[in-house]
Formats: sequence, structure tokens, C-alpha cells
Amino acid sequence: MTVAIISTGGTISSISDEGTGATPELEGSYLVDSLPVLDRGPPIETCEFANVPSAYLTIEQMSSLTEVVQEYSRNDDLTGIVVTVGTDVLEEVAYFVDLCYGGPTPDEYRDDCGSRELRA
Ligand SMILES: NC(=O)C[C@H](N)C(=O)O
Repeated sequence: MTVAIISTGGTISSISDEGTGATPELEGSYLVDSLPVLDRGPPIETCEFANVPSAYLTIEQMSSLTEVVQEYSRNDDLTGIVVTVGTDVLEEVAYFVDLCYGGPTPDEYRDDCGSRELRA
């Protein structure tokens, strides 16, 4: 069973630049490769959805993100779907996708596989 990680940008995907500050440039696959603890978990498939500060996500992009989540949720080979989003509008994106998703929701929430490291 595989976990899909859909990356959208935010500080977690950013590198520091003295002139422009933090700019999202790192892909989700880089984030996964940066966390060796994830090797202990299920295989991971990454989806580079966007690479923007979260406040730059448009309604259209959030709608597309919902469609991507819906598409992944139809894949029986997946055991989980993770969306990485910047913290500025994290709640708004989660609320939007939750309202528009309409698919099955997890019946179990787990706190393992390096999620503490991811939160850090
Ligand atoms: N911590 C963050 O990710 C903040 C960032 N400005 C964003 O929401 O994209």
C-alpha cells in the first residue's frame, strides 16, 4: 500500500534567498528524500501539484486540488493521501477541499511514520 503526497508549496518547500526571502522551490520528492525516517513506512508517491506560497493558491487551484485528491482516493492501491500546504491558509484549503471532496473519509487517524518529524 502506497501513500500519496501532494505538494503545493509553502515554507516547507522553500529555500532562503537574501533578496526575496523564502521562495517555494523544492519539490515534494525532495521533501520525502530529506526525511530518511519515511523509509520505514509504506512506499510514497509524490505529486507536484504547485509550488507557491499558500496565500497564492486560487479558488481554481483549490478546486483542481480537490479533483486530484478525488482521483487519488479512487486508487485502491493507496492507503493514504497527504497534502502539504503552507500554514498561512492551511485551514482554508483543508476546509475547501473537505467541503468539495465528497468522497470517503479516513476511518482511522494515525500518528506514526515520521509525522512528528514532518510537523517539525
Ligand atoms: N509556514 C508557511 O508555510 C507560511 C507560508 N507563507 C505559506 O503559507 O506559504
